[in-house]
Amino acid sequence: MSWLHRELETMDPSIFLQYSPSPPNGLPQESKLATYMNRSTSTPTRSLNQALGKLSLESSPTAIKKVVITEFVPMNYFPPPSLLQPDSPESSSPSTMAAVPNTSQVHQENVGGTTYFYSTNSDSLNTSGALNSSASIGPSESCLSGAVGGAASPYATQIYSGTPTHMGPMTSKQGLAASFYMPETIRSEIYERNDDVFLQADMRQYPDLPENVEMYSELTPLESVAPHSIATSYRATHRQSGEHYALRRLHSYSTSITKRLEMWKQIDHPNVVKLHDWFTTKAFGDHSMVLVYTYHPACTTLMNKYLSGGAGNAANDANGAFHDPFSSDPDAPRPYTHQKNAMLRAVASGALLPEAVLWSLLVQLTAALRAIHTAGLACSLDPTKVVMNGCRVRISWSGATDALHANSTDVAQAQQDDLTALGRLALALACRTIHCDNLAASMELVARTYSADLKNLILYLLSSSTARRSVTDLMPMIGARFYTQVEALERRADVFEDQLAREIDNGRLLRILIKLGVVNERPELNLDASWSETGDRYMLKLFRDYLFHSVTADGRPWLDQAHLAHCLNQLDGGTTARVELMSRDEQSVLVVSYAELKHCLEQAFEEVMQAAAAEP
Ligand SMILES: Nc1ncnc2c1ncn2[C@@H]1O[C@H](COP(=O)(O)OP(=O)(O)OP(=O)(O)O)[C@@H](O)[C@H]1O
Repeated sequence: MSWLHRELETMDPSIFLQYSPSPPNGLPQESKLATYMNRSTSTPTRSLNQALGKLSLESSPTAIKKVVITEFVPMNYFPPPSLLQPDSPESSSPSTMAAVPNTSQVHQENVGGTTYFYSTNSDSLNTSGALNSSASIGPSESCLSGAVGGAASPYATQIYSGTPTHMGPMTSKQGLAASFYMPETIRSEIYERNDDVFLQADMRQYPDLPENVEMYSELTPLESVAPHSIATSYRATHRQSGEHYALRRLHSYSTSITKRLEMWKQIDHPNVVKLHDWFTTKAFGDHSMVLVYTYHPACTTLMNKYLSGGAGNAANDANGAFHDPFSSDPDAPRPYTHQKNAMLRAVASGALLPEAVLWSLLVQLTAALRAIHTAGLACSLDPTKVVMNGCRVRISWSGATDALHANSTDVAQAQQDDLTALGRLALALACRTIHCDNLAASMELVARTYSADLKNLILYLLSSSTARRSVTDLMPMIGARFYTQVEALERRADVFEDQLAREIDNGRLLRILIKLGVVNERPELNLDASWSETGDRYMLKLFRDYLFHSVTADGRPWLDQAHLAHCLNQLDGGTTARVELMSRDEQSVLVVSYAELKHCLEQAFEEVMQAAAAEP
């Protein structure tokens, strides 16, 4: 037996006895329901049993403590362009709503002094919906899914599936967090990036910084500016688009030879920071060249994250980097014993990177090198010029070396140097220090800690044989670890996709809440002081009460966010499920479908929008 029938069986039988087949032409005029019911133009033609046969009552919040959350069936709705608000492109107004004739049919009955009003026009909504939709199917037919009684609905591809019934009402924060909100890890990663653009350097330290440089403003240094540096990095905002960019200024320098920069502009790779543009400027008081790159918030260099300070001290900082007693003077000569002891201490303190992390970094870096070398370029790989956010590695300031040494570099040799630099970087990461001058000791550590494949890869990259090495030769050495990387990325993509799907639905609920907020309790519209209290809006007011102001039998607020989300979803979907809306004097109950509520909301919101757009 269906849930509906079980529900009906448990209903007070008197509801059937007191049914009067006559039209509800005697609505109590003092009730604001009358203003809504006056929309009805025809008398009921169907029996109550017929009507109840279609009825799917939601339990009244005043009568229940527990909500049965049902899966709901999407209707055959198509959004009419006229009802889509420009600010809510994903608004899911059913097209049927626009075409629905005002033919509400109302049954009325009195149960224990409370008058129940049933509008029975949802069938006509459905029927016309199906007809209208088939007339307007067009291209969206291709995405039909979620067939209802044989009729597939593209709307089903949009509708939020809601909280599964087996989960029941959720009131604990933990359950809610797991079900509605993003996992903390993803949230904090995204927040960290969002926060990054609000971080401001103390601009009093940079009194000479120009306000505007070409189309860019709000320049914020990304590093402390050394007095004689030849290059400086900034975050800047594009004045027209408002987008953030990373600028690399090459001091007192300009070149007219930009062929390689053009080639760098063509490189669009997930592991290379994209070069967008370059220009020369006198805004800094000299003749500087500025290269414009994509800004990746909350970046840190590989040097800072894993290598700064070397492995001299077992104490890690927040990034997992070591503090080396020699770090205040990076050029201080390190005795052999220091290097070896530092590495051994790193092993002993468990500070060495897991091999999987090393391979992940190497796979990404080789992917970047492959793209760069294939394009006939080289990048002068350096741990201070590789940036990381999350688990993504990118080669930064690509092309800056080419701008500095315009066309003078031998590309073939530079590519060989890149491979050697990759070997040195891999060794440094494996030993957690850039001071790996003692190759034998460093390789001994690698051999002892990591797989033979990693050791062989580093040896290949560092080999000084005359044979020309190529980044494509690294692929067999990486071997099946490549699949591990791909699988990890796919898993990560799945998690993000899942979250994205939820956030899309959160966005829909926000939009519908905004619409309700705009309509409910509006003091007046078009000089009508009772606008929000009458007509369609009165239903919305009762719905708002039902949603947010329900109380338990003993008068306590009744709160269940799963139920709230469920009802808002039903409203957004405009489903045929019905809801009992009780007037504030508790004398009347209006039984209405979400489709009708949605129609009311769209109409009312449209009215407000039109009033807002009207010329004074
Ligand atoms: N595209 C980018 N988006 C955001 N931040 C970046 C980008 N590229 C680099 N960074 C960050 O900018 C900061 C400064 O980088 P930069 O290479 O200028 O540092 P540096 O070690 O001082 O080098 P140099 O002395 O050559 O200027 C680093 O923390 C780096 O993480």
